[in-house]
Amino acid sequence: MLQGVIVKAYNSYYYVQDNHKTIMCTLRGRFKKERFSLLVGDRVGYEITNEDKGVIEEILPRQSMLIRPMVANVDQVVLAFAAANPDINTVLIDRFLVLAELSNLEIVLCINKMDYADNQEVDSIIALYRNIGYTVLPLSAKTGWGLDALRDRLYDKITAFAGPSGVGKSTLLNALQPGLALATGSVSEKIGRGKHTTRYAELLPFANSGFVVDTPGFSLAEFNHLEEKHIMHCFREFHPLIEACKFSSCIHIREPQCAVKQAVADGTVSQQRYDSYQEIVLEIQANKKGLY
Ligand SMILES: Nc1nc2c(ncn2[C@@H]2O[C@H](COP(=O)(O)OP(=O)(O)OP(=O)(O)O)[C@@H](O)[C@H]2O)c(=O)[nH]1
Ligand SMILES: [Zn+2]
Repeated sequence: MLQGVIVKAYNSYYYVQDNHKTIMCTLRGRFKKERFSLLVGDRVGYEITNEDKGVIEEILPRQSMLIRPMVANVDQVVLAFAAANPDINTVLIDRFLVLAELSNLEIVLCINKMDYADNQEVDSIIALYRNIGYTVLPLSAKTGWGLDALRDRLYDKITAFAGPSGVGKSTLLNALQPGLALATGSVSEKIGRGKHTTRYAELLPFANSGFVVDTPGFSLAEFNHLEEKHIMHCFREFHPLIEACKFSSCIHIREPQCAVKQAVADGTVSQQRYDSYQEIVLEIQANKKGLY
């Protein structure tokens, strides 16, 4: 049996990418009866029926699942920000990081527009996230500086791309592979977002190996469904401290003898990171009380 990856689902057809060709496939009836929801990113076994159509006969086990958008087998999330224009903002970085951490995937932080950056603030922000343990790739889509490191990270992986508007995601994808950004549509799409357009996630074949997926649903208004007690786990540097708080229910805001707040006072946890944490938790609490 042949094997491939579903790159697009449309009108009950599944487009299966196998090496450099895409085969339009239908799904064997028994899967429909099981109500198995096949996702973009799923690896499948298929047979060719006639000239260029196929039938999916087997669905291989899923390694991971991204919820928004629904994509199977994503390996990593690339979060893109800009060193300037729009100004770099740790609160925004942390909000995206929380959403990415919830997905349990590898995370790569890209700081684009480094050709602008001639200030220590950007350097200290890069150092801050590297110290926490994140992979941070400073680069410039415009000059090409630092792009090879990102290209290497994308090789042979399924990568979800996310980041605020205007940081240069389209420019970056275009610099990596001309034409890719156009295909992503909503990454650069200034219209349609928020309108009643139905968009399905689609995997875009990247260079010789790997796929990129746009994440239009990866939005910052998405903390509402979260519990405040989950947020601390999205701040990696809190992990070794959580056990040391006096109260096991400590959420590190108002409780006494809190190891996280102590670490902030000692300077081992960054005040900026703690401020982001507090902002998100307070927002969730206010939301529960109907204040938002
Ligand atoms: N100086 C500089 N400008 C850049 C760089 N990358 C992108 N830009 C510029 O930043 C602006 C925004 O770039 P886009 O690629 O449209 O940004 P985006 O993240 O796709 O934005 P949305 O479509 O709103 O999500 C454009 O004017 C780009 O020319 C860079 O590395 N350096
Ligand atoms: Zn605490």
